[in-house]
Amino acid sequence: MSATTLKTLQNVFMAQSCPRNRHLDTQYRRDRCAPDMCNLLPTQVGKCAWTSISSMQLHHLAKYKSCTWNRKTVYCNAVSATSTTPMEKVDFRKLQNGSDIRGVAVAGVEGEPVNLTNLGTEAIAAAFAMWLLDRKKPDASRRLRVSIGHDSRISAQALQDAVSRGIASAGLDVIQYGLASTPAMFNSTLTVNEEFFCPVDGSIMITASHLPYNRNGFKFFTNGGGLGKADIKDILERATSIYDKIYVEGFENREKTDSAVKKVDYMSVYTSDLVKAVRRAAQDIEKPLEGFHIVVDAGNGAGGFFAATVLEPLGAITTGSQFLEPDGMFPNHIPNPEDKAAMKAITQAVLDNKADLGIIFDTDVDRSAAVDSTGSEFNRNRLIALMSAIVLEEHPGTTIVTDSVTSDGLTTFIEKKLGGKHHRFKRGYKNVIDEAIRLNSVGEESHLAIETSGHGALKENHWLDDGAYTMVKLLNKLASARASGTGVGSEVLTHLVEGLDEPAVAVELRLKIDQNHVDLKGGSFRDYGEAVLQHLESKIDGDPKLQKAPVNYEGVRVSGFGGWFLLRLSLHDPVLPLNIEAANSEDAVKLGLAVLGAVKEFSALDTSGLDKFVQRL
Ligand SMILES: O=P(O)(O)OC[C@H]1O[C@H](O)[C@H](O)[C@@H](O)[C@@H]1O
Repeated sequence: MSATTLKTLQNVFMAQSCPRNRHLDTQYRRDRCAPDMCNLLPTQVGKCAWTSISSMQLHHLAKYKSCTWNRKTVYCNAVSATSTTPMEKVDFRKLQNGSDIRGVAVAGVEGEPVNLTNLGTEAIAAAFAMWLLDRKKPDASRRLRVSIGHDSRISAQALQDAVSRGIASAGLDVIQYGLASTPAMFNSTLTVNEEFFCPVDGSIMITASHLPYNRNGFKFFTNGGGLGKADIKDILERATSIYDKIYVEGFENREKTDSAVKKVDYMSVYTSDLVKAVRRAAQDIEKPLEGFHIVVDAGNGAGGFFAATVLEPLGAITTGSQFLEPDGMFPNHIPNPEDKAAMKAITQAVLDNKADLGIIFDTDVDRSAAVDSTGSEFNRNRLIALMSAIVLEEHPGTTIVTDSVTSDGLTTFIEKKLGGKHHRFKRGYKNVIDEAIRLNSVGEESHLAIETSGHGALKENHWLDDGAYTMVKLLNKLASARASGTGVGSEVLTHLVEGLDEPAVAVELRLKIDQNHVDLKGGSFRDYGEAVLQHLESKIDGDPKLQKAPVNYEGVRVSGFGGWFLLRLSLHDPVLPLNIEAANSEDAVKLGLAVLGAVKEFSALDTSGLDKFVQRL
C-alpha cells in the first residue's frame, strides 16, 4: 500500500471540490522550503533570503508577493510531521464546545484522558483549511493565508506545530504569531499591512481560555468574526473524514511535510493600534497616561504585553504589575476575572502599590476587569455599568446587549440614569455579539455587547470580543478627563457608576445533572434540564408571590421577595446554574426555597449546594 499522507488525502478532497486549489497545492509543494533552506540571512534587507535554494524555487518565491517581507519581523522554519505516536481513535464531535473546540491536550490528570492529540489537531487544522477554501478562492497572486497564535499553555508549541502542518498540508500559507491574544488573532483578518502578510484569510487561536492547564482548544476567525456552532460542527465532521481515512490506511509511512512557516511579530501591530486609540482620545498627546500608576495582572496568561507595550508607551507607571510572565501551569491564580481569588489578587496589588487603577485579563485576553484606587471592583454588573456609561455618552439612547445573568439594578441604571436601553439576552459572548449585530441590522442601534464574564465587544471595534480594548475604553476616559481638565485618577470612572443599585446578596450555585442517573432514562442531560425548567415554570405560574420575567430569552427568570432568580442550562456542561440576587439573606433564601421546592423531585439533579444555601439562616 502506498504511503498515505494528510497532504495527499487533502488533495483528493480539494481536487473534488476545487480543481484550482490542486494546482496551487502543487505549486506550493514546489515552493516549500526544505529544512536546510530555512536559514534567513539576517543581512538581507527587503527580500527573504534562503541558503541552498534552487532557481526554480526562487522563481516561484518571487512570483508570490508574500515572499517580500521585512527582515525585522520574519523568520522561517520548517514544520515536519515526525510524530511516531500510534494513532488513536478520536471522537471529534466530543471536542465541540459551543463555538469553540476544547479538549484535553496534556496527560496526567486522573479521569481526563488526552483527546486533543497532535494528529487530531492536524486533521482539524486541515479541515479548517478546507472549510476556508470552500468559502474563499485564492487569487492568482497569492495563496490563502492563515495566522496561528497561542496562549501560555504548556501544550501550545506542540499544537502550534500540528496546526501548522494541517494548514500547510492543504496548500495554504502559515503565519505563526507565537504568544498572542485571541482578539489579536481576529484583528489579523482585518489589518491591512502586507509587511505582516495582513489581512490573513483565516486565523486560529490555540487556547482553552481560563480552563485548567491540561486543556487546550481552538477558536477560528475570518474577517466576518468568530466561527459559529454550525461552522465548528462542519469542521469537526470534515476532520473526522480526514482522520478516519488516515487511520484506516495507516500512518507509519507517512511522508514528511517540511513546509515553510513564516513567523511575524504581529502583536506589535495590534498593540500599537491600542496605543494609537488612547492617544487619539486624548487629543493626540504622546503620553496621555503620564504619572498614572496602573498595575496589570495577567495571571501568567498571554496578557502580560499590556504593561510594557500599551501602558508604558502611554506614560503610565506599571510597577507592582504581577504574573506577567507566561506560565502554562498558572501557578498564582486562575487567569479569569470571574474567579474570586483572581480579583482578590489584583485588588491587593492595587492597594499595596497605592495604584490609580488595576487591570486583570483572562488567559487569552478576551475577558477583562478593573479595580479602582480604593480597591472597588469594576467587574460583572459594575463593569457593564461603567462601559454602558462610557458608550452612552458617545451614543445617547443606544441599546446595550448583555447576557442573561445581569441584575435588575443594572437595567434600572442603564435605562433610568443613563437613558439607554438594556437588552438582556442569553449567556455566551457569541450570542451577545450576534444579537447586537442583529439588532443593528433590523434598525435598532446598538454599540456595546457585553457579558458579566468580562467579555465585551464594541461596534466601533468591529464587534471584536476584546478584553484589552475594553480596558482601552477605560484608559481613554482617564486620559481624556485629564486632558480636558475634568478629572484626575480612577474617581472619574468610579463616579460614572454612582447610582448603580447593587444587591447585598448575589450568588451563583451550579446544580449538576448526573448524566448516568437512571432518572434520565437514557436521554440527554439537555432534555432532562429542559424538563426541570418546564416543571419550575409551571410551579411559578401557581405562586402569587413570584412573577416570571415578561421578556426572557433563556431559562426561567423570576422576580419576588424584592429580588430575582434565574435557573438556566449551562451552555456547555451538564449543569443548571442558578443565580439569586436579593437585598438580604432572608429574601435570598426564600427565592432559593422556591426553586428547591420545584426541582427536588428530579433525583439526577445534585441540589446539595442549594440545600446548604437555604439552611444558611
Ligand atoms: O453557561 P455557563 O456554563 O455559565 O458558561 C457560559 C460561558 O461559557 C464560556 O466561558 C464563554 O466564554 C462565556 O461567554 C459564557 O458566558
